[in-house]
Amino acid sequence: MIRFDEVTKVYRGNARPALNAVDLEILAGEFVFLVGASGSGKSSFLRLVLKEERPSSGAIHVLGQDLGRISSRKVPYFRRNLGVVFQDFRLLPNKTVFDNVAFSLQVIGKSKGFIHEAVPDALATVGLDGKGGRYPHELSGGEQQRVAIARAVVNKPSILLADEPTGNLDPTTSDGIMTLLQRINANGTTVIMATHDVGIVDRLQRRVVELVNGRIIRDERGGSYTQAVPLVQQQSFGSAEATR
Ligand SMILES: Nc1ncnc2c1ncn2[C@@H]1O[C@H](COP(=O)(O)OP(=O)(O)OP(=O)(O)O)[C@@H](O)[C@H]1O
Repeated sequence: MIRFDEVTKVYRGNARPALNAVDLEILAGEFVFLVGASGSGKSSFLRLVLKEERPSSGAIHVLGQDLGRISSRKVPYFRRNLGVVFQDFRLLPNKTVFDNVAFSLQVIGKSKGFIHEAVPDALATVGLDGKGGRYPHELSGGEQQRVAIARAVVNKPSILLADEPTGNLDPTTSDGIMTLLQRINANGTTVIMATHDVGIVDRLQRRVVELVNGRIIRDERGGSYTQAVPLVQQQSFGSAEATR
């Protein structure tokens, strides 16, 4: 579903790689937490999956396609398979809830008939039926994130990328968002979520990929935010731990 082979990403003007020789395979239907200190490379990883950035070296395959071989013209078609959710919701303030969700379908040329069936379905999935006529400023933060999730999944993507989706929300509201993301995952969508939320990662016990300075230092199924590692390993990861 997603494969990184020896992927290194070095941004211009930044000598230290944001990702360093990353090898990772994520299978269809998985729920993966990407954890690590600020600047460890989580967002870079997600941007590379979306082909918003190009790797400096290495190869990336997503849904069976080598991203290095997708022409710029075909990138928008490729992205239709992916939904994205951000910490700051990124809703269009002057559009209603319905129109925010509909917009992503309009830009890919879906018919009015399709949109009028799919949008209410997506709003019901996220628990917002009846709120299609509201504007983003008339919603709580949790509700705004639900709109963003409805927008991300309305076209039934195979993969949902979430970059700190609970970062602006209180713990109770975050729990509701996590229940929703787990439901979306249970329905077959692969979910990759970058997060700093220790409580959520510890509670869900899903696959955890931990980055330190652009390198994967842990890939654990059923993992917690931090791993109780043997003392010898703790010493070798000492500098990384200090940055957390
Ligand atoms: N567009 C860019 N140009 C130059 N350097 C960048 C760019 N984007 C990210 N970086 C650098 O790459 C490294 C990894 O950043 P990235 O945003 O991927 O980390 P992160 O783990 O998502 O951090 P956070 O948790 O704060 O969002 C950092 O050193 C950052 O400064």
